[in-house]
Parts: sequence; C-alpha cells; structure tokens
Amino acid sequence: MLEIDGISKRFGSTVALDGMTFTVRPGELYGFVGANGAGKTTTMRIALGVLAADAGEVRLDDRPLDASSRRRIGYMPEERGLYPRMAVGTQLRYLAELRGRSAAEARAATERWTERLGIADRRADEVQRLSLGNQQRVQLAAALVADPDVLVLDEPFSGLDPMAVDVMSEVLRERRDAGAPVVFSSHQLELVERLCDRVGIVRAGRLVAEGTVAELREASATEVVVDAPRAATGWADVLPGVAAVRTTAEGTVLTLADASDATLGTVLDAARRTGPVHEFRRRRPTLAEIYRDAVADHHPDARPRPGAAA
Ligand SMILES: Nc1ncnc2c1ncn2[C@@H]1O[C@H](COP(=O)(O)OP(=O)(O)OP(=O)(O)O)[C@@H](O)[C@H]1O
Repeated sequence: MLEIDGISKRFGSTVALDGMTFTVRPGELYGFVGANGAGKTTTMRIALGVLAADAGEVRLDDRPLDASSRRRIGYMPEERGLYPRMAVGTQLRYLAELRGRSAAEARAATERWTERLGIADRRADEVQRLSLGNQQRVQLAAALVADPDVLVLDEPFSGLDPMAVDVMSEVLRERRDAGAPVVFSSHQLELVERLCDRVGIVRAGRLVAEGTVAELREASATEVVVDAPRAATGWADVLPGVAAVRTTAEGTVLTLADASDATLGTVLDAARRTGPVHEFRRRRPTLAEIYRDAVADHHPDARPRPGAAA
C-alpha cells in the first residue's frame, strides 16, 4: 500500500502541493487527474524521492519510504529518463541490474518485457532511433524490468497510438491483478474512467474529490433526461425539486435538488401531464463532467467532497 500523507511543497512563492493525501491500495489501479500545474508530477517525484517534501510523509506498507523501499517502485517519469544513445536491450538490462537484479534475471526480464510490449525486434537499436511511441514502450519496460511491487507512472498514455494504449492498459491491469498498487496520471479522462478502480481529482496541490467513478457519480448532482415532445417550452422551469433545466443533444436535462423517489415522481408526473413521454431516465455524468465540476467548484479552502474518502 502506497500512502501519500499530507505532503506540502513550495517552489519559492508557488505552492505546488498543499496537504496532498491519498492511498493506493494493493491490487488497485488509481487514476490521478488534474489540470496542468495542479501538482501531479510534483507528488510523484516526491513519492520517488527525486524531490524532498516540505512537510508530510510517503509510506510504503506502513513504513516511511527510504532508499531501499524506493527500489520496490517502478517509476515512469514525465520527462522520461532514457539514455538516447544506448541500445534498448543494454539499457533495460543495466536498469534492472541497478535495481538489484542478477545479470541472468535482468536478461530474462528484458527479453520478456520487450516481447510483451512489441519492441523485441528493436533491442539492438539505440533508443533515439525509435519513434516516440516506441520510446515510451521502452520507458514502460524500464519501469517494469526490476519486477517492482508498486508502479507510479506519470502520463504513461500520452502520445501513444490506440494499439499501444491497449498494450499499456493490459499491462497495468495485469500488475493490478497481481496485487500491485498502480497509480498513473493522465489527462485522458475516458481512459481513466474505463481503467481505474479509483480516481483522485487534484486541484491546486490538493485532492478535491476521490472515489470510484460510481461513488463520484453518486456524489454529483442528480440529472434526468426527459423527452416529452408535446411539452411547452419552460414546462419544467418552476417545478418543485428542479434546480436547473437545459437543452442538450440528449434532450431536455433537468438537474434535481435531490434523488429522492418523491422528487423523481413529481417530475415524472409533471412530464406526463404535458402529453406522451418518450424517455425519462437518470443521466450518469461522465468522469469528464465530474472533473469539470470538481475543478470549477474549488476555492482555496475546499475540502474533499462528499463521497470522497480522502
Ligand atoms: N522545479 C520547479 N521549480 C519551480 N516551480 C515548479 C517546479 N516544478 C513544478 N513547479 C510548479 O509547481 C506546480 C505543480 O506542477 P506539477 O508539474 O506538479 O503539475 P502537474 O499536475 O504535473 O501538471 P501537468 O499536467 O502540466 O504535467 C506548478 O505551478 C509548477 O509550475
């Protein structure tokens, strides 16, 4: 279990992290999302000991991280960290040995991961001769060759073609299924929604929402889509329990004050009184919508929202 506990970090007058707190459990894929500059990379760099925190603690399996436990973490840095002129295979073996593997283990892991990631035929090539997407596959292999217990990946999906996204997703799921805590940052919210067991939304150096996508949905406003073709314009505007009405490509969307049966019943009855009702359904917000809401909502004293288990 990887615990980020109350981490704060300033760069001069910039507050990069302000009490960042979350836990990635064994066998959990955790998506770390937030706007540019929200503090994701700084958090990961502190977790890896590349940067020191001003306050707070990072723990792995209940113990503060130290040099030896950091070697149990496979890290994919945002700035990537490969030697451009070293051959792929040589480099991966070197990185595995640096992390304590024997020469034979390093060779076997290099063969296994380059095959798994579709770059076995590039083992003899200098890294700089590979396309950016293939360099990224090498970077993932570099995070995996020492068989880490934990994976911390900074935007591993950025710039990958759809096939590479599938391979990367599969590998992350496998590691999760093998019991590793896996955390990655991404701006690709559909991917995060599809892949992650839990999501943490970061804004201005702290978590403003956290949970499974289902929990985040539950905590967000209740919306219903209504298709009542004979209803006059404005039919729902003054209904009790309706907080807002908007027209979208899906139809008329009503935001309700609550999700109670009474409120839903009132709205359905009112829709029926207008004539036929072709559609009446709860609308589930996408992660992108939840994210926009969480980020827009924020003010400096915002705490994690209801449903957030920070
Ligand atoms: N070495 C540094 N010196 C000064 N400021 C820094 C440094 N590293 C990060 N920052 C600042 O700290 C804040 C958090 O940056 P960070 O890179 O962690 O954000 P991020 O969420 O990873 O963003 P992105 O999505 O763009 O990668 C930003 O305001 C950034 O400008």
